[in-house]
Amino acid sequence: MLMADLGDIRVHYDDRGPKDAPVVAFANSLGTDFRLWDAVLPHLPDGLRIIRYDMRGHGLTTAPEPPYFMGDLVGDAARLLDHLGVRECVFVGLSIGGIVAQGLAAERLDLVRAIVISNSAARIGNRAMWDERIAAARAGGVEALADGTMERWFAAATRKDRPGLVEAFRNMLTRTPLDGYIGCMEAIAETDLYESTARLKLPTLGIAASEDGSTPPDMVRETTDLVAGSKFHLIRGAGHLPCVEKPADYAAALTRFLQEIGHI
Ligand SMILES: O=C(O)CC1=CCC(=O)O1
Repeated sequence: MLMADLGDIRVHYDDRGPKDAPVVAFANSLGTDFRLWDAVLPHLPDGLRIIRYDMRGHGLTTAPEPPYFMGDLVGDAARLLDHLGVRECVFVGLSIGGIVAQGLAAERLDLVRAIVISNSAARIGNRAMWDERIAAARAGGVEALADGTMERWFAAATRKDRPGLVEAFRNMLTRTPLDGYIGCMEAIAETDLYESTARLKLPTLGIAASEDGSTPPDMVRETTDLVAGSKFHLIRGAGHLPCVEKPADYAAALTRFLQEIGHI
C-alpha cells in the first residue's frame, strides 16, 4: 500500500508503470475512491505511468474534520505530484476531481500539460442544493443520500441489468467517512471556477455522459467550451460514472486525446 505523508494529511495512492514514462494522473469523484478507475486501466495503452489517489476524506486518505476548501483539494493534488517528482502530466478528474483538474491547471501549470474535465463543470449545483444534501448527511449519514445518488451515477439500464456493480459502488459511497463526504460537499458548494477556467490555455478534453444526473452533457460542454481549442466527447448509455459503466469507450476517448496532444 502506498501512502504519501503530505504534512497535514496522508494520501493513499497508486503509482504504476515506468517511472520515466508519460504520466496520466486520475482524481476521483465525491463518494468514491481511486478504484473508480479500475475498469479503465486495462483498456489504456502500455507504456504509461498511471497515478491515482484517494481524495482528502475519501478511501484510505486522511479524513480531517470539515470544512474543506477547494484550495485544500487542489493543494493536495499538487503536493502529491511534487512528492512523486511528476511534471507535465495529463490530469484526469471526474466531477469534484474535474474541478481539481481546473484548479490545478490554473495554479500549477508546471505540473499539467493537459486536463480532462470529466462529468464536471466550473461550478456544480448551487449553495442551496448542497446545503440540503449536507443537512441530510448530517441527519442520516451518507446512507440517507445513497438511493438518489445511485440514480444520478448509473443509467437506468445499468441499475436494472448490473445490480452487483451498482451494489459495489453503493457500498463504496456509504463507506465514505462522513467528515470526508461533508467536507468535499462544502468545498464544491463554495467553488465557481468560471473565470479562471476561461483563462486556461492548455489542451483540454471534456467528457460527458448521456444519462448523467449530476452533471448533464450541456453543463460539461459549457465549461469545456470556456477553454479555447478544447475537445468534447459524449459517451452514450452511461450516467455520472462513465469510466465504470463504459470503461472501453472512456479509455478510447482518453487514448485518442493522449495521441492528439502528442503525450503518447
Ligand atoms: O453525488 C453526486 O451527485 C455526484 C457528484 C457531484 C460532485 C461529485 O464529485 O460527485
